[in-house]
Amino acid sequence: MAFSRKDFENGAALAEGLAARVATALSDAIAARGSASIAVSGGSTPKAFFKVLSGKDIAWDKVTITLVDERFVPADNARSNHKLANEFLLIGKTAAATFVPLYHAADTAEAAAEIATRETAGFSNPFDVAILGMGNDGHTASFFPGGNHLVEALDASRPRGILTMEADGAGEPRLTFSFSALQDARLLALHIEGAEKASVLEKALGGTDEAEMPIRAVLNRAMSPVEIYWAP
Ligand SMILES: O=C(O)[C@H](O)[C@@H](O)[C@H](O)[C@H](O)COP(=O)(O)O
Repeated sequence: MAFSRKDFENGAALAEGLAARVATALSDAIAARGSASIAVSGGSTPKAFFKVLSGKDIAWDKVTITLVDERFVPADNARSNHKLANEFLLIGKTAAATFVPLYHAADTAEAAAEIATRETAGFSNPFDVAILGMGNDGHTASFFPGGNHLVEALDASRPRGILTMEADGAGEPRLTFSFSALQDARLLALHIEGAEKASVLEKALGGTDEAEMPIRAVLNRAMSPVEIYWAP
């Protein structure tokens, strides 16, 4: 269980700190290997971080951006994480980056997951950066308690890729990178905000049952140290 925690006085300060850390990690990756990759989470928390990151002056044309997970809805749907990225991240300088979506207008979520696995294989082994969020139920990515593919999703020996997930708390069927594809990101960050999520984190750190709180797989088994970013 290797993690560090950085607490900030507010969300704006966290956004500045995390965006600076990510911009440096991406630039270092470009300097070392000529390109960089980042997987970001959706939800409501990342908006301020996305906006600050979009203003960073790095070689975005050498960066590939994708999503940690996605709802099985098209990019014009209010629930879409692609839509969220379009509105808050893929703006300004970051518009020069290559964005690879997870959703595809396939007949089934499973067919879309197969396409997304193929389309992301070339830049996710490992990711340079993966930014995770956490729900109050202890999910991260689309690793939801009770998820129909949760065991497979958390299996570190499973081949990297995208799998589908359905669960009571998930809404639509989800498309999610597997734990095996996320847990060795060169920079693995968990971005959470608010008092309730701080207490959810404490509960997660106090136990080992990953079916109860799937975030525990990341906190307890990730190969990379987890950098936790928190603000009130
Ligand atoms: O598609 C999603 O919703 C996210 O990827 C998910 O894992 C998110 O990070 C948590 O649900 C936290 O969401 P909030 O930031 O809205 O609390």
